[in-house]
Amino acid sequence: MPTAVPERPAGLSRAPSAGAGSGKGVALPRGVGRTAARIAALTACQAGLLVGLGLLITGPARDRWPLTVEDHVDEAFERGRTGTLTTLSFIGSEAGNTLTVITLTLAACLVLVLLPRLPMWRQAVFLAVAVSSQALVFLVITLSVDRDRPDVDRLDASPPTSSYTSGHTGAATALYAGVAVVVLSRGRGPWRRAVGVLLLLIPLLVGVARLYRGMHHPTDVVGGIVNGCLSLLIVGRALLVDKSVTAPPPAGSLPVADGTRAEPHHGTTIVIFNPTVTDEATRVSLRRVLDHNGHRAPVFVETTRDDPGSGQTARAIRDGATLVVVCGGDGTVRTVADALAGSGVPLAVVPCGTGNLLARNLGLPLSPAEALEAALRGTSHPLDLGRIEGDDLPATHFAAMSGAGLDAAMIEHTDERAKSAVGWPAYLLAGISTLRTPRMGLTIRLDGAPAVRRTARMVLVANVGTVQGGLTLLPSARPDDGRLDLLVLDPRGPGGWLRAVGTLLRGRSRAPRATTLDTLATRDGDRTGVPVEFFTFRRAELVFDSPQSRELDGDPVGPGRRLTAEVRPGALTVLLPSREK
Ligand SMILES: Nc1ncnc2c1ncn2[C@@H]1O[C@H](COP(=O)(O)OP(=O)(O)OP(=O)(O)O)[C@@H](O)[C@H]1O
Repeated sequence: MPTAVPERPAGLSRAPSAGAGSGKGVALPRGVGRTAARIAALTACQAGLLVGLGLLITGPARDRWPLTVEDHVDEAFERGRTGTLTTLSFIGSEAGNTLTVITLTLAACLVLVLLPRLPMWRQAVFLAVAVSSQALVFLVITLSVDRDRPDVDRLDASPPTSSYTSGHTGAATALYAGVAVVVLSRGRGPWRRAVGVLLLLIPLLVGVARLYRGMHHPTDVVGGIVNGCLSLLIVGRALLVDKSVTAPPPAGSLPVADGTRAEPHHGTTIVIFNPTVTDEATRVSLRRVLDHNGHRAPVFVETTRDDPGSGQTARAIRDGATLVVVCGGDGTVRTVADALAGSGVPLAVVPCGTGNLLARNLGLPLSPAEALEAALRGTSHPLDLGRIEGDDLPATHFAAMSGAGLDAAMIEHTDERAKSAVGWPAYLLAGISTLRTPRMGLTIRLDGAPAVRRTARMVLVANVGTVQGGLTLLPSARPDDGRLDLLVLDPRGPGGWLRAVGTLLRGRSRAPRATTLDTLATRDGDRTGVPVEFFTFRRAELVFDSPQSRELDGDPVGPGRRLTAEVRPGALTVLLPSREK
């Protein structure tokens, strides 16, 4: 079908603007700096978590089980000592000694980089950074937590560091489990599983050796293992898994599936991009993907601070766009989706923002060029949108999640420069400072049911359920089920938080059922002490006792006392990767 859009419509620019990308002077390139900043931010959270656990162990939880029986474990090891076991424990302990770990890490990195058939720079950097980061966290812990060594005869000289955590075990976990990760992910032969398992056993043996030698309590060893594992997870995700944080691919390396050019696309493709999060290199790579897929003359349009997407989209629809591509974060996707709602014009989502929740939930690749390639080679699907309004909040749509309380306060407090520098961990850092957001009282009315009362630290109305790190907050949320979901989070005290985290970590398969209209009445007894509740509905009215921070798809919208959300089934047509690919 010939295009109805003029060659160069008013307000639409064909060439990327000179100012594009300069919206935020502080934005770092999506390369090494951003990856390093992300690792640093998550490592700071790791240190905070482990110090918190240490303070808990040496403070309020000191007289609680299982800490009260820890000494028995050390005493049992002391009673069971023999000459041979002592020699073996010495070898085990030496495997996690600082000098051994430094020497072996250097050797492993040299092997990975120098062996002619191997060169694996990424893996070498992964290993070196993981081992260093766990050492750094260990240092922070030992400076912040003061725990005495076990009261048994100790077989090694006691270093001046705190008993919590076991440095030997942490270092051994980062090194040997790190090498196991490399072997299991990159090794080829039948030996790789056996070698991987043997390597994974070493940190456990180091931990047991430290217990045997009377140097640590069991929780110190567990802390060491957790420290090493978290370093591997953070550094591994940033360097080995999450390719979205690396620099844009060089020309010629774009993911054009079979190298052949697709048939020309008939119609007009409008690319609406947020210049503060979509840099020039990304736009060039997107242009190339579009060209390869037959979209010969895409029109690139910038969002602005005053019009972050809906005006440009409305104009594109009026001008006869046959495909809208949105490049930005959830905020930009939301404003574009709001204008597209009910139009039937298909949307390709290109994640260029910080959270990119919708893209993550739709299973799109997180690299912009790969996401566009997958969408263009995929098929269109009708997805639901949430229509939402409130006091001082005119009716609009959201595509992923909206809410009030803790999560909205976190978004309000997230520093824009931190978002540019470290990506989504910036939300985590802000989240720590908002954990003490006061509990709210609210009235919830779902569909036609009678209103129910709740207290909560946070309420989330969601079209999709998964957030960063693969954590599923709303297990029954589906973007195409014609319903929305509600999460009410109300943990009380450390125990309540632990239960809440436990419930949320259970994931989709073992999560409690969401309350529906039918079960609402039977469940509405005294809900005090229930840390997490799930509801599913078509229309919800939430009225807060006092004004609450509110957010729509990750953008703060100012405090208010009311939110009314309604599902609009199938209102947005989205190009999604084909299943078989
Ligand atoms: N040209 C522009 N100049 C300044 N700000 C802009 C411009 N265009 C859009 N914005 C603003 O940028 C903000 C963030 O946009 P976006 O949602 O695309 O990225 P993000 O916040 O990093 O992503 P996410 O929501 O996924 O974390 C929005 O508040 C929007 O109003």
